[in-house]
Amino acid sequence: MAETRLTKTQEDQWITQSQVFQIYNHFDNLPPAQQHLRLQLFRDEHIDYLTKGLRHLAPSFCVLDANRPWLCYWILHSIALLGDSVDDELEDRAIDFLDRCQDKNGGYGGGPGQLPHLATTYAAVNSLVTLGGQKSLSSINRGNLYLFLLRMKDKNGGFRMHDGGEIDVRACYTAISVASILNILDDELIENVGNYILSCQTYEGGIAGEPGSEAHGGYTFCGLATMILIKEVNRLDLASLTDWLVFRQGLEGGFQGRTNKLVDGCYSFWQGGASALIQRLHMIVDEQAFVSDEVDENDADSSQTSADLSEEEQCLGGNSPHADEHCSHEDGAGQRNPSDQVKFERLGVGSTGRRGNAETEPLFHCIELQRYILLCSQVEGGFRDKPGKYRDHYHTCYCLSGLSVCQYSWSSNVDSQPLPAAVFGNYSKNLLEPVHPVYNVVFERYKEAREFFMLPS
Ligand SMILES: CC(C)=CCC/C(C)=C/CC/C(C)=C/COP(=O)(O)OP(=O)(O)O
Ligand SMILES: [Zn+2]
Repeated sequence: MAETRLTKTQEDQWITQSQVFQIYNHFDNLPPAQQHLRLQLFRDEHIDYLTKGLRHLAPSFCVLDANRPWLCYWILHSIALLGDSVDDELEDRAIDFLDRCQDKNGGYGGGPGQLPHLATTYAAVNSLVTLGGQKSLSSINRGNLYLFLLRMKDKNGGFRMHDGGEIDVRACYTAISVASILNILDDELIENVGNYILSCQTYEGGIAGEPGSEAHGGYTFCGLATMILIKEVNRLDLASLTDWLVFRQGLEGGFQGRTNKLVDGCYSFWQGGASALIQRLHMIVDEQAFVSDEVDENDADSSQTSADLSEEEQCLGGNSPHADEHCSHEDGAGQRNPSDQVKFERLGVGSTGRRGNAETEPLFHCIELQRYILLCSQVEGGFRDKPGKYRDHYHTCYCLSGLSVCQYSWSSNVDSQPLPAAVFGNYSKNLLEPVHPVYNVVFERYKEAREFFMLPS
């Protein structure tokens, strides 16, 4: 009889599941008092690990590494999620360092004098938004940044990561996200981005990094958030996207990034955050299903889809070119009017935090994910991908971001306190700050930036 051999991935999956279930069994057999302790967020230890990480970069941030703005973002955002902040001196150093990464022609490089890059530009802008305040926010040269974004724009609609660099969904997201949060997003930047993202949605339902590649959680978050920001989200096949997303949560409670791969703590945000966005778009998914049923029945052409959507829904999701007819508020000089923004309040992330009609029920098992994050990813100071791996700042940032998404997933207002049942473990010790799920910055810091850059409220 032929021998059945496991592939390397199947073998690794088996090992991971054994380790995870051993942790869960061990936990289940602990006395309640110890369970209680084990379920806590090791808040002080995390702050210590994060602050030491930033201090290690300071005073001169002079290590030779193209990742430094990312390290700043992962660390500062994690500290903000934990409801804390760095001292004035460290804050000043971080702002000065990021300023030195700013290119004279716009955008941020990985270090002073390095080539400006969209990923480090996103990391630098989100770091400065997270720090907040006059000095930090006004250090961003928005005029030059806009010119940098235009230079990165390709004629196919997508963006290049850097001069002569690769075009992918990450580049689209980082460009559109910074343009949006800095209030410099216009029609020229948006043109054809939606077509590019659409060409990356795969037969599985998720979104790939580029056309023809495999659907992946990181790119799915980037593609979905981009489509929301450019008001074209209802052009995606949201039903199959939802289907793909929810099946990425493993028996372990954590998410995998793609089909048949291993769970990993960082997907708590990439997949969990994308699910939170979809949850607030539920109304559009229903509308799409309704419209496509009708289209099937009537054998009508696809233009009926946008025509059938109510004006409000087109404003929410956008559906170019019709979105412009119904919802655009150009001032005649081609400038977008402040009221031409996505109606975030309908996504559950409005400036007031009101959710409008969005559904309240999360699409995935939020408690199971919190259990994975707290018991399998959390170490005493920092978070890791999975048991057996080392902690790092990237996983710390995205495990905490995912944890926050889970805790607020049942809340009817983004900035209202979650119900105790939504927070796994010790409520007062574990509760994090809420994030704006489109940009992944703490909601309060987003609101401050929005006011500072005079976005509509
Ligand atoms: C904002 C921004 C820059 C977002 C980046 C999004 C992101 C995390 C993309 C993931 C890239 C990718 C294909 C990882 C696969 O790694 P792997 O093969 O090691 O992991 P896997 O087995 O889990 O797929
Ligand atoms: Zn990871």
